[in-house]
Amino acid sequence: MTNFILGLDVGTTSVKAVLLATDSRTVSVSHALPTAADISDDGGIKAKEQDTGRIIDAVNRCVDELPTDKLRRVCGIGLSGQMHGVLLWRAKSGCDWSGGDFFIPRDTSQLITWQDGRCNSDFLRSLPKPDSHLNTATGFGCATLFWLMKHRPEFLEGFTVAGTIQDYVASMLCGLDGCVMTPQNAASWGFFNTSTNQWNESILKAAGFPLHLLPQCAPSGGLAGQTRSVWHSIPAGTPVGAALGDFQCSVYSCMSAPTDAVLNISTSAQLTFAMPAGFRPPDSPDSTSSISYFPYFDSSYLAVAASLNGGNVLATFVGMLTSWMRELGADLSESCLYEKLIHSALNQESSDLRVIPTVLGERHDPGSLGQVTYISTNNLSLGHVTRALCHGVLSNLASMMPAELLQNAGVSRIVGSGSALARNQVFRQEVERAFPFQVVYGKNADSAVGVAMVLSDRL
Ligand SMILES: Nc1ncnc2c1ncn2[C@@H]1O[C@H](COP(=O)(O)OP(=O)(O)O)[C@@H](O)[C@H]1O
Ligand SMILES: O=C(CO)[C@@H](O)[C@H](O)[C@H](O)[C@H](O)COP(=O)(O)O
Repeated sequence: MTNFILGLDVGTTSVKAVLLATDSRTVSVSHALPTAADISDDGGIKAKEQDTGRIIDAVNRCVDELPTDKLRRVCGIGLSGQMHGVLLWRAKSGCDWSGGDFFIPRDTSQLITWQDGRCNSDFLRSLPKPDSHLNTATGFGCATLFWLMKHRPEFLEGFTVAGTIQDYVASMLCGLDGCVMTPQNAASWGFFNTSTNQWNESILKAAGFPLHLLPQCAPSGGLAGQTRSVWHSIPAGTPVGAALGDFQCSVYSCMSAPTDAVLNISTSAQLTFAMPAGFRPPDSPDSTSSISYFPYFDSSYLAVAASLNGGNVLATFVGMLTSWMRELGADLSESCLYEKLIHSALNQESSDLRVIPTVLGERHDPGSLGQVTYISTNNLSLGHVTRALCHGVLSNLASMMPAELLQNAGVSRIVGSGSALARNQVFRQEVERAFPFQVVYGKNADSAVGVAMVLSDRL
């Protein structure tokens, strides 16, 4: 009888679940659901938060869609998700299992995501210098916790544990009192040294940081524990992997040679290649560089241009059109809008309209927001604007990691992953134009598949 690994990715826009057959290492069944969890920022602090209840509700519904007979034969659970963000909860009462074979959040905060903009440059400059090769940016867990410590200390007092949303799911599944975090997610919080795999405890302590909120470190590819009870028909006692970063898992799902670069476009976008074995990052960060080195597995690193502006650029455009149409008294569903926009841009091969799509800025240049130039009376159709938006997303990525740099690193092929790329042919066309490499699109290339593969390879 075939057994399965459940791979679950808790993304910024959607939750994805796959069952990977352990004998063939192939995807048997998969399902995805939007979380629709964004909370609007009423406080004017550039907050970007998501509703934890809605995210977990999407997780529950998504796993419930998978066939029960296969869920009963799950022998491992792998979790990945959006990095950098922070969720707080109370040990022992962070969730409620009383409704059946699933949990819902109880004493938790909302998720403060990687898109959060409350830590401005002045605030970031006021933080101690980390002992890490990675710079600390707004939306990074430790920066957010510093901000809460300074501006809302009473809020922090209500919680005893912190982690990313995927760490929270792992902790609740295993009934842990604390939080277990891999270097992949810890590095994304800042103030973590990836050579020693330790938090910058003395630096943080000297700055009055709430050290008790720092998760325990577990190796990437290691276990967080075992399920404390039956979960959506998955037996109690099933091993649960310590949660991984969605970016690393998308790479794991589709990088098959050292000469492959991987381009993932989901809410955000990342272009990456593997550094040679033995590579060690510099001791201190270069805050102006668009390339950073993120830990992968077994002391290896990925060089990555991690853009804050990926599929969310198009999602922002769709959101803007939806609200304009509502004001104008018209109504069209989001999926219908995507379809029409993509169709119109496919009929508009190129555009002289120029869109710099960095509506969220970039970590190496937070002040550079979006721009539209070369506007004329002839390039204002939906086709022109959508084509220019998609072109802009890829041009921005290519400026962060130029083709020449990829060539010098020995890259000969780009593998595409992520559902924004899979669902948008205009993005795919623009990838092929932006880079002088063969571009292939990974079948089942995404983080949920990747995290299931990691567990299948390491269990
Ligand atoms: N109906 C659609 N057609 C094409 N692209 C879509 C559609 N709906 C969403 N998208 C794109 O997918 C992106 C979200 O991708 P997803 O993989 O769900 O993100 P994440 O992994 O970050 O949760 C959106 O930002 C948008 O660009
Ligand atoms: O910034 C990085 C890595 O540094 C991001 O690539 C990382 O993957 C984060 O998880 C994303 O920003 C969120 O991922 P997604 O929801 O866009 O897939």
